[in-house]
Amino acid sequence: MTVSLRDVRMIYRTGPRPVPALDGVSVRFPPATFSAVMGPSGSGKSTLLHCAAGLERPTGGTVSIAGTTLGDLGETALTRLRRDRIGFIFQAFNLVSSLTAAQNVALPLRLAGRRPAAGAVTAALAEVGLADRAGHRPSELSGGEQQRVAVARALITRPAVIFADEPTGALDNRTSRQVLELLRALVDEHGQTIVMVTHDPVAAAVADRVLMLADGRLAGEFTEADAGAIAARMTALESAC
Ligand SMILES: Nc1ncnc2c1ncn2[C@@H]1O[C@H](COP(=O)(O)OP(=O)(O)OP(=O)(O)O)[C@@H](O)[C@H]1O
Repeated sequence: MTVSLRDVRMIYRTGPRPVPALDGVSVRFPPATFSAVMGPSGSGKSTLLHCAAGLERPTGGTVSIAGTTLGDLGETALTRLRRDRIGFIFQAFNLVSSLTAAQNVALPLRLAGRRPAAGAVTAALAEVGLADRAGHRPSELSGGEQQRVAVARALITRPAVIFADEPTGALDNRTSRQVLELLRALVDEHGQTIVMVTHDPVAAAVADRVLMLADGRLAGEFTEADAGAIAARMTALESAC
């Protein structure tokens, strides 16, 4: 099992009252699957993603990635696991503006003190259809192209899992579709495991399964659903909240 969460709980105690953001979530993300996580605003989607990716430590339960239990790791080992085994894609692309596309893609390896294997960066850029843009800086690329560079950067370490937080949130419909097709191809052709948080039923419909969160709990799961069915379920959940 690539990623597994068992009875994960998260209570934020930063404000005057404790906020239970996750209330006992158990879920597994098998290898070579594409999962979408949806739910009303505040239902715990980002918290789930952050706990699953080792960006935050849950207040209860266990998370494991590729056989390693994150709670057993100290900060240095956890940072290394995130760097080596996990790819991240964010809504705002998060590319370094002063670096070229190729340098951005190579960055996770450079930060790990590793030199990219000859041709690895070009191959990753080719995989996302941007082999001819290696020397361009982010400001010289469209939003969709920047997100594809971010996908190549997420791929360069050949991670066990890619977590994507609203990867199409800042893109128009056509470029969204291109990025989603690219993510789908990574799962189908390369056996990549992807977990994506999204508000968009059209994006969720590209996944193999859709998990619904409500009030920090799993409120349903469906497979092979079309965007219409997903949107209807979201509306029902939102009106129940
Ligand atoms: N760092 C934090 N400190 C305190 N409360 C937090 C923190 N992060 C999230 N929360 C609270 O936890 C709950 C879940 O938040 P989370 O961001 O996971 O929801 P979400 O489903 O991703 O929402 P959205 O769709 O609006 O991004 C919310 O009530 C939120 O206010």
